[in-house]
Amino acid sequence: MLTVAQAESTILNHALPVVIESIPLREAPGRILAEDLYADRDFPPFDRVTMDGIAIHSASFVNGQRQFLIEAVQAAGTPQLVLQRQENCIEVMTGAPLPQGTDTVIRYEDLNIESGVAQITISDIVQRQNIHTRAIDRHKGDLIISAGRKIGSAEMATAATLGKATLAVAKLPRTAIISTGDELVEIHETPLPHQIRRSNVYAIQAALGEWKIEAEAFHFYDDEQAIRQGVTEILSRFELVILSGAVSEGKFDFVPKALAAAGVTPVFHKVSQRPGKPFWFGTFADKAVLFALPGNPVSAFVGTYRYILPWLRQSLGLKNWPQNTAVLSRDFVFKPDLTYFVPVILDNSTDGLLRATPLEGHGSGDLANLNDADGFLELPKERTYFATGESFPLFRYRG
Ligand SMILES: Nc1nc2c(c(=O)[nH]1)N[C@H]1C(S)=C(S)[C@@H](COP(=O)(O)OP(=O)(O)OC[C@H]3O[C@@H](n4cnc5c(N)ncnc54)[C@H](O)[C@@H]3O)O[C@H]1N2
Ligand code: MOO
Ligand SMILES: [Mg+2]
Repeated sequence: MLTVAQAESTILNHALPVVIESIPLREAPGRILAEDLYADRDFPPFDRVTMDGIAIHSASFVNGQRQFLIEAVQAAGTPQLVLQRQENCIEVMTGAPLPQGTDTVIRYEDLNIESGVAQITISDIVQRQNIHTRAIDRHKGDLIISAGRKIGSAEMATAATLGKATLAVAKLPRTAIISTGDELVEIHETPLPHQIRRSNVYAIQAALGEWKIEAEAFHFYDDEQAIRQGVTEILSRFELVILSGAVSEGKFDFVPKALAAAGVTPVFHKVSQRPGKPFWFGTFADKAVLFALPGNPVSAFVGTYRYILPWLRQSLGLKNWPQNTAVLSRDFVFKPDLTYFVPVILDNSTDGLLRATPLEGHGSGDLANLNDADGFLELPKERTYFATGESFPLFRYRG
C-alpha cells in the first residue's frame, strides 16, 4: 500500500501540461497568470503631486521668501505647466504632474492664501516633499509579476495599470464530478428512511470553485455497466474526473472494475491513511486523470484538499505555494499504522503561532464536524504520540 507521500508524488507526476488561454481582465481573479507582466512605463510615469497645495522652487524658500504669487493652477489630468518665475508658485492638486521649475509641494493646511498670494505658515520644509518621484517604484521594462501567480486584487490593480485588457492564464481542466450510490437522492428530494442526500459533489465543486473551475456533476447508481458506459462518455469530454464512493470492498463497490473496463489505467488503489484508505487513482491515455475518492464525506473531503488541489495547482502552473503548518495545542495519541488527517480548530494566539486543537468528531461519515473544524493536520504514520507544541502539515479549508 502506498504512503501518503508516495501517493502525492505519483499524482503530481501525472499533472497535466499547462495550456494557455487569453481571457478578459475582469474574468481573471482566481485564475493562474501564464505570462510575465512588465512595466509599460515608469511607475509613477511622472513626478506626481501627492498633496493639494502649491508647488514652489525650494531655493526661494531657503533664501527666506515666504510669500509666493500664484501663477496658475495645475489640476490632475492636465499637461505639465512651467513655472515662469522662480519667486512665484503654481497651485497643484494631488495626482497632477509636478510643474517644471518646481521641486517642492506645500499643503494648503500650511498656507494662507489671499488675493492670489500664498503665504507659507510653516518654518521647515524638505526639498521634494509631497512628491511621488517618477520611476521610484519601478522602471519601464521592469518585471512586476512573474507567471505562475494566482490572480488576486493586487495583480488586478497592476494588470489594469498596465492596460492589460486581456491576460494569458492557465486553461482550467474540464472537470466532471460523479457521485455513486443507490442510497443517494437529489438535494430537493425527501429521503426515505434508508436514503441520504448526495453531498460530496457539492463539497468538491465548492473546493474547486475557489480555483474557478465550474465542474459538471453526474450521478451513477451502483451498476457496473452504467458506470462503465457513463465514464466512457465522460472521458471523451473531460480531463479531470472525480468520483466518490464504491471503491472499497463491498459487493456493490464497482468503480475500480468499471473504470478498468472503460479503458482507464489503474495507477494505485489504497493509501495508508485515515480517512480515505480505499482511494483509487488512474489515468486515461495522457488525456485525463481520474480520482476515485472513498464515498464517506470526510474521506472525499480530505482527498480533495490533500491530493486534488495540489494536482490542480501543478497542472495550472502555480508557483511558490507555501506548505502551511500548525502546532498542536495538546498532546494527541493515534495508534493505527496510518497517516491520520485529524480535523482541527485553528486559532492565532498572541505569540504568533497558529495553534491546532484536534476535533475528531465521529469518523469519516461525520460531515457536520467539518463545520466546527477549520482544516486537517497531517500526523505521520510512523508515530503514535504527538506532543503539545509540535508542528505538522496543515490542510486548511476555512479562512
Ligand atoms: N470490509 C471493508 N469495508 C470497508 C472498508 C474496508 O477496508 N473493508 N473501508 C471502509 C472505508 S475506510 C471507507 S472510507 C469506505 C469507502 O467506501 P466506498 O468508497 O466504497 O463508498 P460507498 O460504500 O459507496 O459509501 C461509503 C459511505 O459514504 C456515503 N456516501 C457515498 N457517496 C456519498 C455522497 N455523494 N454524499 C454523501 N454520502 C455519500 C455512503 O452512503 C456510505 O455511507 O468503506 C469502508 N468499508
Ligand atoms: O478511510 Mo474511511 O475514509 O475512514 O472511512
Ligand atoms: Mg463501499
